[in-house]
Amino acid sequence: MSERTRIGTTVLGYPRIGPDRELKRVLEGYWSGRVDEAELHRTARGLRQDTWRELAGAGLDSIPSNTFSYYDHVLDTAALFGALPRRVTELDLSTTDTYFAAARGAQGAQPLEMTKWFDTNYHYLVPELGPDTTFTVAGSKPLDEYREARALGYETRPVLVGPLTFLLLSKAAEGVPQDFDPLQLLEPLLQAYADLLRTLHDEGVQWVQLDEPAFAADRTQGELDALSRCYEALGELAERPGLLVAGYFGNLGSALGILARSPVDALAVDLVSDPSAVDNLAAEKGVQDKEVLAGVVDGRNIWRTDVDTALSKAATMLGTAGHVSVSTSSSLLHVPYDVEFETGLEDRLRGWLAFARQKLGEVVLLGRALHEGTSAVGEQLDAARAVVRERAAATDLREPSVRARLDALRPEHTRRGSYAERAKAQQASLRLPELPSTTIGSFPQTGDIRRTRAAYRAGRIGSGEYRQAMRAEIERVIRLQEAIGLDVLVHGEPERNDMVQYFAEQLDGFAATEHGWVQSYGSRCVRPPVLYGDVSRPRPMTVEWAGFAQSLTDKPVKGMLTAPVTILAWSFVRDDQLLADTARQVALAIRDEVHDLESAGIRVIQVDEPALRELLPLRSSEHKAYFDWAVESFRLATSGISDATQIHTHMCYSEFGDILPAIEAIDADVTSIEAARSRMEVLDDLGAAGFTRGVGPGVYDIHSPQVPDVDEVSEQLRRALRAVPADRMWVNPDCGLKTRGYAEVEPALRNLVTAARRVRAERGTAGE
Ligand SMILES: Nc1nc2c(c(=O)[nH]1)N[C@@H](CNc1ccc(C(=O)N[C@@H](CCC(=O)N[C@@H](CCC(=O)N[C@@H](CCC(=O)O)C(=O)O)C(=O)O)C(=O)O)cc1)CN2
Ligand code: MET
Ligand SMILES: [Zn+2]
Repeated sequence: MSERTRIGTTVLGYPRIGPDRELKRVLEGYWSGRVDEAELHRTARGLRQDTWRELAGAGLDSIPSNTFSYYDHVLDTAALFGALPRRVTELDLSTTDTYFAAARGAQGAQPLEMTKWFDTNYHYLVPELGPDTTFTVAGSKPLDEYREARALGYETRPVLVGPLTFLLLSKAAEGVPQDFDPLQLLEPLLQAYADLLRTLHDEGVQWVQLDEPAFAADRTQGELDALSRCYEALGELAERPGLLVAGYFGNLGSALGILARSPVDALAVDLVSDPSAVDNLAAEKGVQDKEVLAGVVDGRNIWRTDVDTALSKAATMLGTAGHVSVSTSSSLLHVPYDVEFETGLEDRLRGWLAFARQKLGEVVLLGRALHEGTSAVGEQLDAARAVVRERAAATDLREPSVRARLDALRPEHTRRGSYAERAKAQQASLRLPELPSTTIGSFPQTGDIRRTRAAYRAGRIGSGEYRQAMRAEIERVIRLQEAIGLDVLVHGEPERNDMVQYFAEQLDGFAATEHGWVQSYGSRCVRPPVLYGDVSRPRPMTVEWAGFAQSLTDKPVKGMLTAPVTILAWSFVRDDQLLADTARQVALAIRDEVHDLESAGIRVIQVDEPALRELLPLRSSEHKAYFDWAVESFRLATSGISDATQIHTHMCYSEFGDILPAIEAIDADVTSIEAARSRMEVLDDLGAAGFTRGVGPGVYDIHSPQVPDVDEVSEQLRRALRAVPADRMWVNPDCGLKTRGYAEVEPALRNLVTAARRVRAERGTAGE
């Protein structure tokens, strides 16, 4: 080992939205003009300071900085290296507003595309690069935050997205030559990283962390060679801080050896998602002179760490690495701040959970146990063991009736009649026109609705008044849809805080948190529920609302549910059984609801599965096993009903390429799918994959406040009709409307219906 000081116990990153979502509030205040820029930065500074104080106070040896972000850390990286698109920089806004324009759009300039950060529910902004992109150290955020921390007395370790992950997450800007690959920019990008590293070194920075999670996914030989070139080059720099490269979210494959042999000083490995890294590193000689951060405390789930398992993983590496330190498996960005805020949780369950603050304690404890010996912290280890033992022994988490139902499942429980027969029966029952129009479920969540829900939750209004208010809203939304002329109506989802949390609050086996906010993108957060035991549905969850909506109209009202994979993807799930088994339990609960909706006279039921792509394993070798259980769980939730009951599903967040066969296999009668931004390209892919059922390509992008005009929607429809026959095609927006306002939604839906009628007329089937 070099004489460099060690990193020691640390975490790879920390939540940044604020324990009380302070950043969310100040951002939204700034965007709306209520808050000035100085206050925005003051709040941000306060949050950074609190975080450093917290991390130092917990007793970590090394504290990360530059883990704060005003919106997204990938966008920060693009801004840092001067790689924002010209359409945004040429607006000539302040640095702050240019950054937000890239994130959210401004003056007609489109924002960067947003997509999932690996298999998490966090979304990053996709940098746009081209052959003309140049990189310079245009910003100073890592340096500024380092100085800010030092002024407060904290020596920190700036964290950056690694050069390879940055390029691999970027896309070719529109209009650049077909053969352009962002990796072609590696050499100039490395120059810029080298410049930055030199500056940080001159400032006195001891360690820099470079995150390379992109190598937990399948990579080509060319990409692996680029990884090798990259860290040879950065490692060889004469004037630089210590380099820590962090790979997380799965098995790094041959990238692990490449990094082990490279001249970097330290590696962080994720031993939660990939325990095999312990043995794989042992085979790498290069590790003997490196510090290895053993990521044994889960950065993505919320269960207390099993200290014995964690310690044995870390201890096994003692013989391999120059030095072993304890860390989290990934950044803690994906977990809430503090479980102590959850006073509404049962004490026993709260005791089993560790949020970010509790995880700091676990890292420090394990670090001491590893280096000072277990007897130095014997009492604390015993306490940690007792909690894990208590959870493992809790027999009441298993529900015999659920287990018996699962044991009795047979293949016929996941099968419906043939699609052709179903289509006939459904048409006879629903009598829809060609190109039927519908929406994806939610209508705008107005301030009024949110306040009513909040008042009910806080007990300021009773259930009678609450139900009255929701019914009034449902009636308003039904009348509006009738006036607009939509064919299949929805109740609008006013009673739902979130499409997963709403169901979790009503299912046994789940607990909802009050303050467990996790950043989803920008200022938007979610509160993932905790799935801790066997899942079952004590009583109907949506039937009353759907039945009420249907009672108001002769048009079919579409019932609205969330499918099993999405419920799992957006919850913290139990880690004591296979995800496939948990999915089956959730599927049975949804199945019960589907059956009750059908019995209540609901003839169309949509079961949303937008996260089907999200849980797809990063490694293609694991895809088949995933699809098997994911598809089965959807089919289990949606079968055993009449042929005449029409099942819809909905998927959004693009990149459907990998899941096309699964979209067919789930056997929904109608699939609505995000398509507007890709100009309907997904339809050709679906056709090529042999998709033969109903499809509703989103004809306009709900993520933008722009109202699509009739010509535009008609054109999208005509384009879609080249790929899908008219008798299987539906007309709908891209996604739900809950984040939009009525000022846009009403004209947009009117135009959508007018366009559907126009295209019907062109085809000579206008007769209604
Ligand atoms: N779980 C989940 N994951 C998902 C999605 C999703 O819909 N759900 N969609 C994608 C991501 N898109 C998203 C889109 C919007 C929001 C979003 O708007 N979130 C809201 C919170 C939504 C919520 O749970 N709202 C609750 C609680 C709202 C709240 O903050 N209430 C106040 C008080 C009420 C008030 O006076 O407003 C408080 O608790 O302080 C409700 O409406 O009931 C926000 O950040 O603002 C999140 C993700 C992918 N992942
Ligand atoms: C993220 S997909 C949203 C589907 C849901 N039914 C809605 O309209 O909001
Ligand atoms: Zn959607």
